[in-house]
Amino acid sequence: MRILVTGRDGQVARCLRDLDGNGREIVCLGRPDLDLTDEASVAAAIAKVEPAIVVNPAAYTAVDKAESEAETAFAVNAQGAETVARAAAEAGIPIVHISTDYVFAGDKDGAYVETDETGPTGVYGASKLDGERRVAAANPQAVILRTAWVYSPYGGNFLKTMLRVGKDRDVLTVVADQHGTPTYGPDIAAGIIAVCDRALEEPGGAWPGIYHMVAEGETTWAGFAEAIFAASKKRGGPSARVEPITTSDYPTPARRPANSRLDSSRFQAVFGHRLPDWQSGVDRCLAALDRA
Ligand SMILES: NC(=O)C1=CN([C@@H]2O[C@H](COP(=O)(O)OP(=O)(O)OC[C@H]3O[C@@H](n4cnc5c(N)ncnc54)[C@H](OP(=O)(O)O)[C@@H]3O)[C@@H](O)[C@H]2O)C=CC1
Ligand SMILES: Cc1cn([C@H]2C[C@H](O)[C@@H](COP(=O)(O)OP(=O)(O)O[C@H]3O[C@@H](C)C(=O)[C@@H](O)[C@H]3O)O2)c(=O)[nH]c1=O
Repeated sequence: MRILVTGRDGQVARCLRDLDGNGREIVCLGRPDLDLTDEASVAAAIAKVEPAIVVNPAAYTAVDKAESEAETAFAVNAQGAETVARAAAEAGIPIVHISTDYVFAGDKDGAYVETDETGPTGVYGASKLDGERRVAAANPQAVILRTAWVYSPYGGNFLKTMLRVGKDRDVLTVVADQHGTPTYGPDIAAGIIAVCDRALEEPGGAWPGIYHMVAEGETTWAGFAEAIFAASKKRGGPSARVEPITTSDYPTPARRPANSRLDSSRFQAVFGHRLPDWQSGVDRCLAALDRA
């Protein structure tokens, strides 16, 4: 099974690349070989690699910067995602597209299910929502996986920011009124592979659609930070005290949803796969960083 992955050096792409082998060939391409904003490069990449399926984690992910760079965010996350989905459709192959909890407004009481109304609070979320719609319209064999709060040993993410800042400071202020689920990159990669396996085993099956796919459990950014420092302290790494604050104490250009908890039941039922709890990911990520 050959899988073409976009955005070669992104967190999720790198976690997928780690799963290359065992009868599975994972080809990750980034710019300039595959640029979402360049239709010809997308078509050429698919023609050259001849994949059985395409995974599209490439995206414009700078949440705050997107507020002042809406055109670029939409060019990549909306039009670019559509370009990949259409090129896959023209090659007769499925696409697994990665989306986000930030498509929701965050005013629901419980965890969001796939049929809940969307309502992004910022440009990034709006561009990803537009991308979801375009991908579904362009390719009848599309799976859209909404995940959240991604961290991994790779690239930039909240866990790595906490460890970096925690080296120099005894106390860190972190928002405690935004709720969600930190999800470890390698667990996302394993979930994506479960979807690829199913899509290729059962062409024409009832698997296309939107799914929520996050780790088990939930917390806040402050809770996530506390868990990071507790686990880091045990390993002799940086540790800071986390002082919980409110969103209004931490002004940012983009407004984030207060509740972006996602219910993964549908994903679990259809694909027979469940992601581990978010705390176990923190330990595994720190262990991986220690090994690096
Ligand atoms: N990070 C998170 O917390 C979350 C992410 N998601 C979604 O998951 C997916 C993966 O996220 P993550 O791995 O963290 O993302 P990263 O930001 O780590 O990686 C995104 C990659 O996309 C590439 N890219 C950007 N523009 C283009 C383009 N025009 N053509 C080709 N590649 C491009 C970037 O390349 P370059 O470095 O050159 O710009 C980068 O390598 C994304 O779709 C994101 O929206 C969902 C929920 C949470
Ligand atoms: C660094 C830092 C952040 N924060 C707050 C700001 C914000 O409300 C929250 C998260 O901050 P970040 O900017 O690191 O995370 P953010 O970029 O909002 O993360 C999002 O990225 C995109 C790509 C997604 O799709 C989302 O699922 C989500 O993971 O924590 C603090 O309170 N204290 C701090 O020291």
